[in-house]
Amino acid sequence: MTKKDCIFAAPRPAAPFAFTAEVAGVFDDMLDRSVPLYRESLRRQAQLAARFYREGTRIYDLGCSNGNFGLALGAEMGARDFSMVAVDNSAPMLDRYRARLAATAFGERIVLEEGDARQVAMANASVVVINLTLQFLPLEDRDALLARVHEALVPGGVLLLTEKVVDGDAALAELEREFYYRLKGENGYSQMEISQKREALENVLIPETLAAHRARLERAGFSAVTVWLKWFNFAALLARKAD
Ligand SMILES: C[S@@+](CC[C@H](N)C(=O)[O-])C[C@H]1O[C@@H](n2cnc3c(N)ncnc32)[C@H](O)[C@@H]1O
Ligand SMILES: O=C(O)C(=O)C[C@]1(C(=O)O)C=C[C@@H](O)C=C1
Repeated sequence: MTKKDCIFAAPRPAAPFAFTAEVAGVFDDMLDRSVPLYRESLRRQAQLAARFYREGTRIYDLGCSNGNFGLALGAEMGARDFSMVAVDNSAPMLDRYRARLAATAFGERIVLEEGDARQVAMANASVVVINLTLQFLPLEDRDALLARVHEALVPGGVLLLTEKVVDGDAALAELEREFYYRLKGENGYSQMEISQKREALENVLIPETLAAHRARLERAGFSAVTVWLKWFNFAALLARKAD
């Protein structure tokens, strides 16, 4: 049974949002109610990862949290062998991932690494997943990470990048925010929860425009980029390294 996210339901002292044990304890409910099409996105990313995975290579999941992508991938891969490195700098998240993995038949295929995605060593990758994580890294660190991702990918390998985004047009950005907060309200969050979460995420979650993401992917060396899913201010991209 997933514990309900009530973290911001009562007035609390302003503090930067962090992936603490408290957040890890309600994470699935938080994402199911805060990220549009979260489960659809995970399911299709697992299918895409299975489609592009090459035997003898690795998959990297940067900012893996409690393993929702890893478990979806394991189910999708079935009896197929694979090797994945799942990285996160939140110990409480990895504790949960480890416990969930122990109950699966593919636990040996996923190595959990507690560390900073900006420093993780990567090589011989056919798939790299960065699902709602780049947005939490300082802007000045994002180019270097994506350049290392491109370098680590084998020819034809793919990066699956999902981000909260902001429209370059101020009026459209406002419209997207309006619909996003409408979604949160429909999912049971109060105006207090919505506004306290927004304040906590200020300068912690730094969204960019799709144009900025595309330009960075091009600088990193990716020539083929598609937006395969978009919902107002959330977008999922697939970037493929040339053969
Ligand atoms: C919104 S969650 C990602 C959701 C997750 N990828 C999924 O598919 O459900 C962001 C995650 O990134 C992690 N994170 C943030 N900054 C990080 C960093 N510098 N290095 C590694 N993990 C980081 C957080 O601990 C958190 O688990
Ligand atoms: O932007 C918000 O209000 C969100 O709750 C989004 C978001 C995210 O995109 O990662 C922020 C923090 C949590 O990880 C859950 C969802």
